[in-house]
Amino acid sequence: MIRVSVLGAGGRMGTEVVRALKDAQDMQTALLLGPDDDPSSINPSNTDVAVDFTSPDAVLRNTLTLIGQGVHSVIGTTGWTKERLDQVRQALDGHPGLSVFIAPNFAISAVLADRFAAMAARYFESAEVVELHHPDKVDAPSGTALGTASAIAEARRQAGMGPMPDATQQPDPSRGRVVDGVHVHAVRLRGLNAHEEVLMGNPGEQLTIRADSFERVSFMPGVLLAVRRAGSIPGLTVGLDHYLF
Ligand SMILES: NC(=O)C1=CN([C@@H]2O[C@H](COP(=O)(O)OP(=O)(O)OC[C@H]3O[C@@H](n4cnc5c(N)ncnc54)[C@H](OP(=O)(O)O)[C@@H]3O)[C@@H](O)[C@H]2O)C=CC1
Ligand SMILES: O=C(O)C1=N[C@H](C(=O)O)C[C@H](O)C1
Repeated sequence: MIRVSVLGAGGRMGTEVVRALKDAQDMQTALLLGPDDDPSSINPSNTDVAVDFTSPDAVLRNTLTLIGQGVHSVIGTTGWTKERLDQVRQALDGHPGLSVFIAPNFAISAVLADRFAAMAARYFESAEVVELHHPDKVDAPSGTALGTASAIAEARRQAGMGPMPDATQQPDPSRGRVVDGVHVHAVRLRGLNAHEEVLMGNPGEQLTIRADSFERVSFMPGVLLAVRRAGSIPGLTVGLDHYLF
């Protein structure tokens, strides 16, 4: 049995993870932590893998603590920057065999949409990303959209493409956040869960790639897969695609 502790166990995702763990034949729930609990209570004597769905403010500290404790992490929490990822890599240096796995999105629809967007990017002059979420989400744009924009930008760079056409004269917030040259727009609307649209255009044609996660159960197969694979790739791994393709 894989002993799994959950940080953020009382939250929207944490609750769903606890439910999924109960249904998984090969896993058992270990510690369930909220914001007032000490993450260093998690250690190899009680936990094989810790799952983090907390908040962008808390996740780096949690992750560094768990590395210090020698416990594998599976992380869905957003808020990662290059600098924060570098801190995790550095901390892992002293812990060979330990793994930290971060996925901006655990839903297969979103992972595939990302992959399709990266494949298509080189064939279109223009590309923009629109992410749409429930209004209780604390960060914007979504971690998924930031990743999609970076993947599109990287594909365009590799294809030797320049900037996208845009005659807007002054930078304006109405054009969204520019991530690596790609405009990203965030919608917050009651009734939504997690959705993303990638719009790509050429003269006379458009491609739309859309992923809709209607319920949080959509993230669970990805979370359980990452828990089962914990430790299989030592060090820091970002993205469920590493386990899927
Ligand atoms: N990768 C993916 O597929 C997905 C990622 N996410 C991401 O997961 C994160 C959580 O989302 P969601 O569940 O909707 O958010 P919620 O606010 O519903 O849940 C977060 C929970 O974590 C608790 N918490 C905050 N700080 C700590 C801490 N230091 N230790 C333990 N618990 C803590 C919060 O408690 P309190 O409310 O009392 O502060 C809350 O119960 C977000 O970053 C979101 O973007 C969401 C969906 C899918
Ligand atoms: O907060 C959410 O709900 C989600 N957060 C993640 C993100 O920011 O990309 C994943 C998914 O979009 C749901």
